[in-house]
Amino acid sequence: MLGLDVCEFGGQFLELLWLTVCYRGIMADKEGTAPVHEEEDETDLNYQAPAQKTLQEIQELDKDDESLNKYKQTLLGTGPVVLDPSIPNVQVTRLTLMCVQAPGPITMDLTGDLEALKKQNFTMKEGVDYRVKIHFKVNREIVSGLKYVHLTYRKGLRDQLSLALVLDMNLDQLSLALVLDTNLDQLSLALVLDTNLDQLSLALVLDTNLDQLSLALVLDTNLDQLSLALVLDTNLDQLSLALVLDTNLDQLSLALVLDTNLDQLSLALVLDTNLDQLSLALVLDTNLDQLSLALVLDMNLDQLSLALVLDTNLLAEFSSSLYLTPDPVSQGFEQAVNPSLLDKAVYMVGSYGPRVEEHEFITPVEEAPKGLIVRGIYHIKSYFTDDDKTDHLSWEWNLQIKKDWDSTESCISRLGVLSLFSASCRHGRPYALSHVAFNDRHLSTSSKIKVDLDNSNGIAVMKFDNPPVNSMSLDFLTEFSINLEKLELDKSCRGVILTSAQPRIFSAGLDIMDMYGTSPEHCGAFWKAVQDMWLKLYGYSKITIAAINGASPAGGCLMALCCDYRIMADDPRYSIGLNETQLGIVAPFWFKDTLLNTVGHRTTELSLQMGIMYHAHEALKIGLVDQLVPEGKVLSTAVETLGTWLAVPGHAREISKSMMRKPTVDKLLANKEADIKNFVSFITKDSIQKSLGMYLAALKKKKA
Ligand SMILES: CCCCC/C=C\C/C=C\CC/C=C/CC(=O)SCCNC(=O)CCNC(=O)[C@H](O)C(C)(C)COP(=O)(O)OP(=O)(O)OC[C@H]1O[C@@H](n2cnc3c(N)ncnc32)[C@H](O)[C@@H]1OP(=O)(O)O
Repeated sequence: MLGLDVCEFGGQFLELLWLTVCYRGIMADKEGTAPVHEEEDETDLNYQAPAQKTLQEIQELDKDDESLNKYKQTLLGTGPVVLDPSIPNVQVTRLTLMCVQAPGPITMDLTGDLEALKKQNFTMKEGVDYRVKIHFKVNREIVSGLKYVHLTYRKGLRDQLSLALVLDMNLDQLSLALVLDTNLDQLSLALVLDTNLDQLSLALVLDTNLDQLSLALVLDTNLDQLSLALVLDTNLDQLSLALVLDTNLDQLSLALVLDTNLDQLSLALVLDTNLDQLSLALVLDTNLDQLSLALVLDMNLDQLSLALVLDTNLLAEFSSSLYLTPDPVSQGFEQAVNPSLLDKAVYMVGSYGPRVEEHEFITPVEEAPKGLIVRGIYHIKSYFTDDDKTDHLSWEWNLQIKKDWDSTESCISRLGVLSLFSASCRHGRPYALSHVAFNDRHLSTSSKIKVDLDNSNGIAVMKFDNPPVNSMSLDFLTEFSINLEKLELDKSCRGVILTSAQPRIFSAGLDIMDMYGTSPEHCGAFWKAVQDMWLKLYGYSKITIAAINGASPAGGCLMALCCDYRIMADDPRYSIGLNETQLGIVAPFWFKDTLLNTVGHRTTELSLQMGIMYHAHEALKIGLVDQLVPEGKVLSTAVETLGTWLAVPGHAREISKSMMRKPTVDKLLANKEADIKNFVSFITKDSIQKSLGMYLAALKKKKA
């Protein structure tokens, strides 16, 4: 592809690696605010950064080497894209929490009011897998050693709440000791009651942590002897206990009600003895957001009454100064000032050159914490920094771990941003079509596309089911892109097969009705959806195979061409090709490039000018498809083939794919808006509308 033989390529690749090492030392711009002083965990190896070079100096190196220059362009961009020095070199634009199971978008806009973000809670369901994606722009100079740092604090968490109450009375003796100790990992309660009005003793020990709940209750009275001991141990999936004890040797009553499930622990204890009156009531209620304790004690041997009510919101925001200090990242701050720093994550983002489009960085998959104790609000401080500790952006936000997601509506309205899918579109270009972004909560219930992911082999089959001819309408395209995005984020999915649920037709291409007689606004939104579908599919990181089980004109052919491999039904009735000129319209440059990259220049020239639809055998001959099989075997062959592709080391295959396709993808990315304008002005022309009308009439006539 680069016109290099293997050795030459290898040599240049090494050279580039060397260059990249040198670039690490290149000065990041100094326009950020105060430098970020993180704790340096890394051992200082006395590393001396190489002499710094500017982007221009690097571009000057071996500038006569055309191949190297092309490669440098891919790595470093073409040069400064923003000259205005008042605009930062690095601009972080948004952070997305990518989670396949999320019902809606979890995106924060970092170009707006960062103060407002501090007050916003982004909800995540406990236990889900997620990744963090950051979009950022590099405007002028190469920036090296970018890092994303993520400090997580338990919001408003008190490390410990301890209460000890000891009461001692010697009017015929009453002693009470209550010890309550709770932190987020543990709740312990010990209650000892002792009265020797002819002896009553009660000991209650309650101990609960995430995995275990233990309760011991010992009751002893020797007014004609009653003893009760209760020990209970449960692993917190649900426990209910009620104990009522009644002895009428001068009256003793005890009622104990204990109820706990994952969300709630309630304990009520009522004790009543009328040996000259002793009453005790203890109510303990904790759902880990809240701990309430009420103790009422009443004695009338010369009168003692005690009431204790304790109510503490374990997760309340106690004081913002606890974690919002003027210099939140000073060395040692986290440990010294805020004992509730839970986690510090540092992600190496890497070195980037300037370019028009945003760069994106995605962290590895993490699992959200799970369980009763960990639910709650976490305060997160994010820093986008680099080797020089330049603070490109720092911001704060809150992540609320809940038992379940917020409802879709609240998710949308609270965040007020488009969709996870728009923000996490591989190439950083948002989809326009928020109106259907949430339709598809479950992959398999999508209305126009059925998705079946086989967890045993990681192969997802996407079946187009949009009768009569699987035309790609605005809704279809949006649904398609969303499904594709979800599968790309789903780590259990390793490859995707595209096929049709409709007989004899893979796809009739773009829905002509979306382009005929519709408003310019609609045409613009439609074309954007076509672009996004193409960007997603052509640049897809996972393996894609088209199982073409029917006719596949124009947009249908384009979709198949975007895949890594094409298997077509060996049936003379089926044909495939970019036939746009037959409709009086013109395939745009990126349709052309996709075909060109597959079948070569001459065949593309013929094919596009003539709008040729190739029968299966011809398609195989020109390399438009890779394999023909009987129709009944198209899908099974695709599954088998995907298996052989999966045997190739994934990262190497993925990088190779990107190396082949990225320049083509970048071309559209750099011209996306212009391409939409071009399309709208072209398609709304009277002459073009007339052609489309005639073509539609011919389709109907053929049918008649
Ligand atoms: C210098 C300036 C450059 C500027 C460039 C800028 C931008 C580029 C500009 C424009 C590019 C636009 C790109 C478009 C790509 C496309 O995909 S256009 C769509 C092309 N598709 C076709 O040509 C396929 C047409 N259909 C068929 O050939 C047949 O229908 C079929 C698929 C082979 C199936 O045949 P079958 O006999 O089974 O079914 P019918 O023909 O009876 O069809 C049933 C029904 O469906 C309707 N229909 C068919 N195809 C489409 C479609 N693509 N869109 C909408 N509707 C479709 C058909 O009309 C029938 O309808 P009914 O009569 O109402 O039942």
